[in-house]
Amino acid sequence: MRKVSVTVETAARTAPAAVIVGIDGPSGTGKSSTSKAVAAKLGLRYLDTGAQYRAITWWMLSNGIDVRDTAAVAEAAAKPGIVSGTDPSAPTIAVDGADAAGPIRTPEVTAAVSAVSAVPEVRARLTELQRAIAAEAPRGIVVEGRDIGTTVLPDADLKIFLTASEAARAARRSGELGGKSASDLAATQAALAKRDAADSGRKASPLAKAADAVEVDTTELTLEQVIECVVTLIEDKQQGT
Ligand SMILES: Nc1ncnc2c1ncn2[C@@H]1O[C@H](COP(=O)(O)OP(=O)(O)O)[C@@H](O)[C@H]1O
Ligand SMILES: Nc1ccn([C@@H]2O[C@H](COP(=O)(O)OP(=O)(O)O)[C@@H](O)[C@H]2O)c(=O)n1
Repeated sequence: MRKVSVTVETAARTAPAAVIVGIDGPSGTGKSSTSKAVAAKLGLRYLDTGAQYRAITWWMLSNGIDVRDTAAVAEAAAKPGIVSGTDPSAPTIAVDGADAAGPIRTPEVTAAVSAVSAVPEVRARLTELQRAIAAEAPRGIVVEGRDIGTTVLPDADLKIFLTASEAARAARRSGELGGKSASDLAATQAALAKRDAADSGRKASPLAKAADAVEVDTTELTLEQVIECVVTLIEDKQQGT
């Protein structure tokens, strides 16, 4: 009996505290790729908050809601059931029990998501969900988005703000979408700039760097270099250096 209680106390003393990391930045800076890889390396959970905004947007479009009608979007904000799987090697997103990973990446959803994510009722709902998921992560979590450091997790142990030139970001996104011509690249760059402007310009928790975030410009870095940099920043934090 006595031995058991000693073992439990020792485990409680030596178990590392959960680490909460927020990674924000505009589109194409490498948030998703970096966050997933870093979480997998360090045994943390991973949350893609953009996938949740896309999931609500997909539900609105599928249910005939005019995404420019702020009142209609606000009224429907609580209706869809959104469930995020936080394993970094196989993250999932489900809407009302159905896998939504494919449908949330269509150009229609990408074009509509900034309007839906600007509605305060949508943000309030998802912010609450994101905080609950972060609080439940046993060893900690890497949460990526636009307002993690400023609004969702203002007390995160580490905040990173990724940046990259617009040209680099557009080239990465265009490559991902299979764009080959100069006009494909120009169209991707224009869409990306429009979405960033909307996300940065909205009233409700806009895309912004938290005052205490570490900014990493990824323009000239490989993905591996960015991952290494973030892993080092987290390990330094955990060691208190
Ligand atoms: N540092 C980098 N150098 C080159 N390509 C990158 C880099 N970081 C990410 N990428 C690529 O750019 C694309 C967009 O990255 P992603 O992680 O989805 O960005 P975000 O989540 O910020 O929109 C992906 O194809 C990814 O592999
Ligand atoms: N924390 C977040 C995350 C995403 N979003 C919104 O969701 C959209 C899609 O996010 P995403 O991370 O999937 O974007 P990309 O990876 O396509 O750049 C963004 O353009 C924002 O409008 C947000 O408002 N707040």
